[in-house]
Amino acid sequence: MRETWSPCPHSISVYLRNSKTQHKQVGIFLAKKTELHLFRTQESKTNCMPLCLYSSAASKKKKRKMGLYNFVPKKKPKVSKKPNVSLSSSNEQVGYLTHSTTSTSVKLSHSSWPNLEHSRSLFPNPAEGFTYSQFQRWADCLCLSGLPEDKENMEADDTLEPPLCSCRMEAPKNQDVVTLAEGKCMAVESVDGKGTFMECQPDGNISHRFHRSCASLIRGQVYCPHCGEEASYAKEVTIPKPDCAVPTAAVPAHKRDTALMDRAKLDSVTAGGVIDPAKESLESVLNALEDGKYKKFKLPPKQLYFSSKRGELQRILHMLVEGVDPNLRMDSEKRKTSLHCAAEEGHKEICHVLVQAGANLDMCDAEQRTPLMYACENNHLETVKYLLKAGASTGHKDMRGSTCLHLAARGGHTGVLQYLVSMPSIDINCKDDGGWAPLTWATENMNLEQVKMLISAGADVQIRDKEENVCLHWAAFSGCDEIAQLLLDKRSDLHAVNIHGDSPLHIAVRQNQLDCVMLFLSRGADVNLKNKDGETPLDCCSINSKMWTILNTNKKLTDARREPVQFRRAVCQDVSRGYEDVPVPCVNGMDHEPCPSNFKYVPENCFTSQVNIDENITHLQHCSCKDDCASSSCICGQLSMRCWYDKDGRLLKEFCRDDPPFLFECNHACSCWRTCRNRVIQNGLRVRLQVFRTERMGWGVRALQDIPEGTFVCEFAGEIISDGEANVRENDSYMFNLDNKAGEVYCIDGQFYGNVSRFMNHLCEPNLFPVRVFTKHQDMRFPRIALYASKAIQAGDELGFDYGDPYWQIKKKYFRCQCGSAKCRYSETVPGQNHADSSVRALGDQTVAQVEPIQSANTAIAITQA
Ligand SMILES: C[S@@+](CC[C@H](N)C(=O)[O-])C[C@H]1O[C@@H](n2cnc3c(N)ncnc32)[C@H](O)[C@@H]1O
Repeated sequence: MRETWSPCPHSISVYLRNSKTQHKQVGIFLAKKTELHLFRTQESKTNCMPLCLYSSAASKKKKRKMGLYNFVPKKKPKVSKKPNVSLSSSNEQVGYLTHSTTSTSVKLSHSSWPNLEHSRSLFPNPAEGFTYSQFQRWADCLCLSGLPEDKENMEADDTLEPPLCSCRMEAPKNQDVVTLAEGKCMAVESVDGKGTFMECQPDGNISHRFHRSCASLIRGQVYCPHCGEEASYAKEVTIPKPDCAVPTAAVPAHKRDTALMDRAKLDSVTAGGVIDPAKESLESVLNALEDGKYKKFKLPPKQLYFSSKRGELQRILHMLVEGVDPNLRMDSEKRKTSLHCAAEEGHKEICHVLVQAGANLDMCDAEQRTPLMYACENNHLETVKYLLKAGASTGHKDMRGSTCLHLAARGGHTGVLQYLVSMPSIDINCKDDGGWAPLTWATENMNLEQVKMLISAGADVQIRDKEENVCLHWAAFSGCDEIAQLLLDKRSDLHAVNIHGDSPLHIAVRQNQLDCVMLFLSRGADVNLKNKDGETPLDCCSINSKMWTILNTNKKLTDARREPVQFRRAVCQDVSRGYEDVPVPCVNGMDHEPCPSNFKYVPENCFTSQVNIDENITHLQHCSCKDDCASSSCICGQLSMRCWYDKDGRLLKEFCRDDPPFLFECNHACSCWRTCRNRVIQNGLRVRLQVFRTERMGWGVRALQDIPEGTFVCEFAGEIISDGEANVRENDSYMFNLDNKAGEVYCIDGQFYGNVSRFMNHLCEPNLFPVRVFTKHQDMRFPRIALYASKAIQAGDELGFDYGDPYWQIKKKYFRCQCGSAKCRYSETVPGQNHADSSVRALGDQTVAQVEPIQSANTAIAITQA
């Protein structure tokens, strides 16, 4: 079979071996071919390129990886005679290399074989019509990816091999370069490498040059570091020494103009503090470029990737100047680009050069990872800083749903994590596909420092994974009582249960984490809590074990103390039945009342009768922001739909809370993106809330996390009904008036259809205030009612708003306010009415309804007017 090959840009040794082992070694290109044609296709009419060929027993000792600079342990060389190879050439321009034992023949075209002894001919000459892809094939097959190592046979061979270096295309500039190359000789056959070299001649036609000091020395014998041949008789050759860094060709004007190495750009970036690259090496190349000259290297485009891996800045610069695409993907490397690779290795300067050359900062590889993610995962803080300053996005998720933050937390890279959390755009509570937030990873990894940092940056301690575990479950699992203590101090729910009904105590007991168990018990963990299999924590350990004794003693003590109903019981995992992005659990530590089930949870307003809403898109006020409403080109402010949100989605301080204006969020008629800043309530519930049994007001809602002032907490959603319908409904306890100055009046009733807000009580010192907001339509009859934090709220605080004076003017005849505030305005009952027992029973809305059904609509809650 005839194959087309293009030459290797490096000095390539093709080893023909006479053992099974050695066959494998060259298997990459010999296995499938009985003949290896080392010439170009006839059709292309181009010349074949010469190779330096070795075969024979001498080669069989060369067991090495072929990757550049990749050495294998040295083995004793079996210094051989000349290869048992016959090279025949004829006028038909075909040569055969035949190995006597293997019968492997290599057919060589040599129409342009003329100068094997001269190493220049080993380099492709673009003038002869080589293309990069041809070039690249050799590089891929032989030089870059390397031949597989035959370990088994290596071990069988007890001979010593001289260390072999992998040749570089360019000759070294000076001794420094040799030193830099970790002692490996970089002198090769190329005549580009001038200076004083030793020259071995393993074959009459071939010579390798190497520095005298780089020769391999084994048991007093000198070997060529390139081919491993004995080199006692190597000749010294001296070739006039050029300055390799001095360019030899003029940079074409178009390349100079567009090249990344724009001096001014580099200087400005450096001066701007974005990066402090290895300026000297950059500048030497830049100077050369500015002088209008540069040295032409013809390297396969994929070399950009490998050079990025090895940090070969100069080579990269040259390649980019040559026009190599900085966004070239490596199919064999998970479709990574050079920028991925440089970021993974932490080569900040190379990242910079690639970015300047147009590398896409947010390009995703086959695993959907960006370069920034690799830098984070590999703990390259400086590279992370650079990429972020250069504009890399932090929001990407990989195939497992992990963000940069997850990767940093997962890897335990505290410095990177700290830097990331300081970024304003970071979503600290973002979950991966397992529902794990960065805090979950840090907890499971028992990284106290990271946990502290994440919590102080606003991480939600109550965040749940896919199995509904909170971080406390993971602290219990890993047995880190310090983290568990911290989480509890931050009001993590000790009785949170996962989908199996397991509390953190169940987990700690099962994992035999004694310290955590003691901590949980000291904080009042319920030893009687049963999971879905009916197991209490006591059932999760072996009877009479130390753990069992501790739990059993605790059980006896608490059982003796406890009032029958004085425990907090998780009565529902999520009252929203998954309709909200975050679950809304329901607990009852007061009585035996089960989770309310007399209503249907709806995350948004709904209708139960025909209502025509004006949803005409052409009637919508909209913005024409070119970019994002957070950008400087935002013109929302010029319209009545001015954006009132800050960059964190919180209401601006100047937003009037006493008499709030209508709020218009961006909509589908706007020109901005769906992700723009002026969209908050349309994104739904984001804050962790819990429905709980209050002491005196029936059910209530509390925050499970700290909530900063101005944060959107939740919408008052329910069934939109007309004023007429409201008047005939018996129970008015869940009604919110949508008073409308012009036209029909409607109200939202949460009694039959409602969301979490239907459980929110009146507080005389409210921490929420309602605002009328328009999103999808702007029909003034149907604003959405959004509840925002009127002050900073702490995790555990009950949430409530002011039902308004009109409400209490009516209701105070029937029950008094139980908000418990020192500033309560409605705690006085009307004389003559007996409401001593109003505490719990009065919350039964039937009571109110039975007393005064007709007045119900009048008492609907409304937005308090100033
Ligand atoms: C919107 S619901 C709130 C949820 C209600 N607590 C429940 O158990 O379903 C309004 C009702 O809660 C009770 N309520 C709310 N705030 C109250 C307060 N400050 N004092 C007494 N009762 C209150 C009243 O019965 C009122 O009609």
